[in-house]
Amino acid sequence: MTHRETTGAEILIRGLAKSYGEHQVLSGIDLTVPAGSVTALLGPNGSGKTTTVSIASTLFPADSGSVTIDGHDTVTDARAVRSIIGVTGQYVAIDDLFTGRENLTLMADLRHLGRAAGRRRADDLLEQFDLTGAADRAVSTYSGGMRRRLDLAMTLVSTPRVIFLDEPTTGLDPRSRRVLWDIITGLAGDGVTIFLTTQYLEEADQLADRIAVLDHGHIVAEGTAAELKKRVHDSEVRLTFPDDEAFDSARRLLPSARPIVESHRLDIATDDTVSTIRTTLNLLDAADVEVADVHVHTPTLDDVFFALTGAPAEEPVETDADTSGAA
Ligand SMILES: Nc1ncnc2c1ncn2[C@@H]1O[C@H](COP(=O)(O)OP(=O)(O)OP(=O)(O)O)[C@@H](O)[C@H]1O
Repeated sequence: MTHRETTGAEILIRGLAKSYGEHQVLSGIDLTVPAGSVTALLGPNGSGKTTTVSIASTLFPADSGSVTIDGHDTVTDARAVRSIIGVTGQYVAIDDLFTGRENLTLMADLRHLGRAAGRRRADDLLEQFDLTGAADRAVSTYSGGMRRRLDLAMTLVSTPRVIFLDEPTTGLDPRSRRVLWDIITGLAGDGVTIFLTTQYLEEADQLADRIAVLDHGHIVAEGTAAELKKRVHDSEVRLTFPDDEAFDSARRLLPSARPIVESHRLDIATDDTVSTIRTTLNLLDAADVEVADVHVHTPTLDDVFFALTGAPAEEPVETDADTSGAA
């Protein structure tokens, strides 16, 4: 992959509100996306993610509040903002009847790269995004994963300092998702600011330095994945016992553990799992209490979402069977 160093720009979102008729979609959002960071806006379907990205990328104005990128207001200084951002996720720029290469060179023309430089850039991007084999096929024959990659490549024909990725992998199979994750991680390494929306907890966890959780138009939590996980509970050492007798003895020896009676399990909250396992097993061993299984549970972002919103995050259905093996 060829990488180019970029100076990322900061995004400041202040008091952002937007309604459609009676329906308030955003209720005054504040969010700072540091320059050069990967920040994820995590939320279920309909929580307002696309609305936030659309306003921040100058597509339409908010009812109140503001977004500034590198100090430029997205309404009063939209032209300056557009010159430093790239937006992907809506395939707006892709023409299905053209090949991947033609789409890229058209974009290069649009960006005034010049004929030779434009072709070189297209070749580089096709290679970087593993599309060289499919470069001269009409985009209408591409799989979902290939289209997502081309979409992102189109954004990179110029050198944006901020990239918006609206649900970059929704509907993709796990393999295509991983390919895109690798690409996004590579871009982040180049210094560009990445603001992505996702409904996949795992995706936010994998990619983002910072995560903001959006629920019904409010940011309900913000921080690193580790910070958010800390807000739920400590890790737990979970001990399972083979029968009633062992379970009852263990409960007497470990009165502060949380019993899950139906599965003969005791959960012990701890911030030091190793020493908890050691001392607990020694204690049980000394009392001749048999243990069937020991398991460490670290809080997941799913736990965080549940703790913050009182509801599980909806997991989207896999829809795209990627046929990019032909690429
Ligand atoms: N142009 C519009 N007119 C009316 N309502 C709209 C419009 N655009 C979005 N909405 C509504 O606003 C809410 C938030 O939509 P938005 O697309 O921002 O959510 P999202 O978090 O991106 O969800 P998804 O993951 O489904 O795309 C939804 O209830 C949606 O139906």
